[in-house]
Amino acid sequence: MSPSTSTSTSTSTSTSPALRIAMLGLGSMNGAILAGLLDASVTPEQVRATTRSTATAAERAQQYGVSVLAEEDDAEANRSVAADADIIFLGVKPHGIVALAAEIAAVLKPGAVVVSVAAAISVEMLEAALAQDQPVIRSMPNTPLSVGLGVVGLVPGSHASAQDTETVAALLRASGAVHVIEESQIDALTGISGSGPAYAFYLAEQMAEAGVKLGLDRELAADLAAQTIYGAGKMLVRHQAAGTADAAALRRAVCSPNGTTERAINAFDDHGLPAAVEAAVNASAHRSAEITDELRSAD
Ligand SMILES: NC(=O)C1=CN([C@@H]2O[C@H](COP(=O)(O)OP(=O)(O)OC[C@H]3O[C@@H](n4cnc5c(N)ncnc54)[C@H](OP(=O)(O)O)[C@@H]3O)[C@@H](O)[C@H]2O)C=CC1
Ligand SMILES: O=C(O)[C@@H]1CCC=N1
Repeated sequence: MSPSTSTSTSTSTSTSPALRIAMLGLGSMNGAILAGLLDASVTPEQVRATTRSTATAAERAQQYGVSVLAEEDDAEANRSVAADADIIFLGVKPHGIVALAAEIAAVLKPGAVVVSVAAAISVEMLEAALAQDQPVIRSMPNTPLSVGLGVVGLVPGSHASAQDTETVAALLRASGAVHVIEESQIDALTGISGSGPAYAFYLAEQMAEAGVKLGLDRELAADLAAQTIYGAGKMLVRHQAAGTADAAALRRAVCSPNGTTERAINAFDDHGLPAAVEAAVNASAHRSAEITDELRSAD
């Protein structure tokens, strides 16, 4: 880590103002991370970003108020943005991550920390593409980081110091929960929290659609579904953190004996919801492992 980041790593407010942050690729995920950082303690002046296309670069610069270069305009865009950064978030699709790491390898400051947000790209693959001893952290974030309610798993690579990991964790903690995990856990984490926001959105879609079929107008049904999922999530996090209730206890508290909710939960069980959820989480986790294998065998 550069001298500018070495004085304190315990909180985002004390460390982030001096950090220079590169976001290489600024789509859904890096965009969500950036939104969370900007809502917390990071200023637009600390951040430089890249995209592939000129049109997206202009759009993202307008959206986030940060400098965004397009690879389409400038073949050196990724290298020039990465060169003076302390932390570099690699946010392109998995099949482009190793090439992007290799592209910037020679220009990185020796202590700069490379954080990959990509599914399926192992620490080993990242380290092999970069200079020897370059600190690397493999992460699995999720898009609710954009509203300060995300979850991130961090897997420190073999050259990432405890201070490097804490610096990145402190930055991200301002927009969500951060868990430092073993690499063997990351596919399972992907199946729950990386892909998980889509499960909640899908549930909201289906609840609203069912409401429309019962005669509600679409806007009201969508609002009922969204607020219910939001409120239930907030309540669950609060009770779980306090140790006062878990998801099963909160569910039971809504179910009056022989009441409306008991019928609904029975319908979920009759239609195989537990098996469907298990299959979905497994499918996501297994797809992550499968992409790793595909990319390894393509080398
Ligand atoms: N979406 C999600 O919820 C999550 C995604 N991830 C991971 O995040 C990564 C990105 O996914 P996501 O954000 O969804 O993808 P997007 O397609 O939304 O974003 C990809 C971004 O990369 C840019 N890009 C592509 N090639 C280059 C290049 N050579 N140089 C610079 N920028 C480039 C694109 O620019 P342009 O638009 O101009 O093409 C775009 O801004 C993936 O590896 C994925 O596994 C991880 C957790 C959750
Ligand atoms: O769907 C994907 O592959 C990415 C990784 C986790 C969420 N989105």
